[in-house]
Amino acid sequence: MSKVLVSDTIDQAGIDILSQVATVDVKTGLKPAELIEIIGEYDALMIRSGTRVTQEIIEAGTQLKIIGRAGVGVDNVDVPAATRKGIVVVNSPEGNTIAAAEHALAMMLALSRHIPDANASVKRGAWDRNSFIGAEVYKKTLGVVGLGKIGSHVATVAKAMGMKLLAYDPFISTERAEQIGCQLVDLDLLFQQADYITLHIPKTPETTHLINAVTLAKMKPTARIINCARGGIIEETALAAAIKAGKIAGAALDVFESEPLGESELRSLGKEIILTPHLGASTTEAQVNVAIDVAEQIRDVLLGLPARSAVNIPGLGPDVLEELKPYMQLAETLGNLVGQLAGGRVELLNVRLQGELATNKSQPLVVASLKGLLYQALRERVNYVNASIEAKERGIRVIETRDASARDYAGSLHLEATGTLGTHSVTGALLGDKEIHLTDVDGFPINVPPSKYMLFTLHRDMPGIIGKLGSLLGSFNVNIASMQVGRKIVRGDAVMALSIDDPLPDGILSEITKVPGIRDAFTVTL
Ligand SMILES: NC(=O)c1ccc[n+]([C@@H]2O[C@H](COP(=O)([O-])OP(=O)(O)OC[C@H]3O[C@@H](n4cnc5c(N)ncnc54)[C@H](O)[C@@H]3O)[C@@H](O)[C@H]2O)c1
Ligand SMILES: O=C(O)CC[C@@H](O)C(=O)O
Repeated sequence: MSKVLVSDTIDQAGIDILSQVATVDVKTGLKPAELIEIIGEYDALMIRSGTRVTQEIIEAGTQLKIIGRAGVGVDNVDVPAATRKGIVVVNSPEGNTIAAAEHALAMMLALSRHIPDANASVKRGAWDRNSFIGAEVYKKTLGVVGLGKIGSHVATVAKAMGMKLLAYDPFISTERAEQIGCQLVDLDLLFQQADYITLHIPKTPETTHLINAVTLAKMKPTARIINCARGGIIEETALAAAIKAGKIAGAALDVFESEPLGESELRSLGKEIILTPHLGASTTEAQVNVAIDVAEQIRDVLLGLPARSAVNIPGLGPDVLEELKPYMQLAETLGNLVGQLAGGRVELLNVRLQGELATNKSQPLVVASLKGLLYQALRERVNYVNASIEAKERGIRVIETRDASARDYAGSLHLEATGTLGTHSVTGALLGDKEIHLTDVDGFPINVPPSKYMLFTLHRDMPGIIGKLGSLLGSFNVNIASMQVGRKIVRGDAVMALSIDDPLPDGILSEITKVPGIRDAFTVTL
């Protein structure tokens, strides 16, 4: 049975799902050295933001197949190191969207009405109504930086509260912004005009210290900033200085440059600042959502199925996966088949996406073809994550073409592998109830579902050849399950595809090529 380590607190709903397929150990609060010591036993690691998964930990995780982050941000995982080792990294892109958005909105209102300090003063026994005069958000301008999932929800709710919305997000269209009721503006204008600025962007080299002394100086003295995105987007010393100097009115922060927040000037500020300990995702609902979402993906990967939100598989988002799922298996099977037909070392793989597969969305089929191609060499060590890297390291060149006009089948995939022993090609499509069919081998049309053990011959189409091959296989006690001949012209060259019940015994291939008319024979195991 597989073993999963859960190293941060996650909801029981997730543990229950993992327990269906694995032994689950929950060990929270491990020091890095303790994690390194035990990670080698585990097939999967499930974390929240509390565990930093460094390259060292990944190197020590010799059995690791998947790292699941029960949340959005994977900045606590060394994703490139995981990718190099073929470890899938998954997250829950939407499970805590509402929780984080509502936390940002709560912070904005709490900051405007001094709720935390007013609450603390009443609890101390005071009844001070003069020190906590607030500001309304109604008719004020909210500047949303990052109009993704969380930013959009914040904007939608803020609109309903009567706020005017400005947004900055270079990757969002004007139409999308208008749908949400936001006016897209440049960052300078947003800083100059906003009464409230809320950050909903990832931490990247471009966004690190986006809020600094220079940008703070552009804001209104009445402006308030909310950061429920990532620590480090705001330069904390500059923020504390700006608040102290009255250059802006205040800030509400859920995330910090270093967490847990240590000694900090921020702690010494008064009611102009609210600090929460990274609580954006901390609602019962969000914790159930992210735990289920990520545990399901870990379960699927441990069962050999693809994950819907892998962050290190290019182009394979949940919607694309749903559409391509049946074709991924087709691509893997064809890759595996053409690799075995080509034999030797493959140097070039031509992947032609045909018919309705001839779109940019089908790119993951190229990765799946490579995974199949490399399966004979790498077995379980190749997966969707590392297939492209492994191919590159082996010097396999990949040429990807698209032919939307190929209409024999709704969508079909053609692979041609060239290696040290020659060139072979296969084409396949999904027929009927999405069953995989081989529709062409080396340019000869056939129509057979692939089976575990197969024999292909290249021969001359002439009387008696099928009988002779059948007798020969019979003399070796090989049972034929099905057989089909593909030819272009009568009595020309032809291909025979046989499904057999067992692997071919050693030595029989050379006997087959001695049958008059048979030029070549290949056996494959799929
Ligand atoms: N506090 C918490 O507990 C908590 C919970 C969930 C998410 N988060 C964080 O909130 C942030 C937003 O999450 P999301 O789910 O909305 O992500 P998202 O990917 O849906 O949205 C991010 C948006 O930022 C935009 N963006 C990227 N770079 C930008 C830049 N340089 N300038 C302006 N816009 C840029 C993107 O185009 C995208 O629209 C992330 O940093 C995430 O880690 C925090
Ligand atoms: O695990 C958490 O509580 C924080 C999650 C949040 O930062 C995220 O990126 O999803």
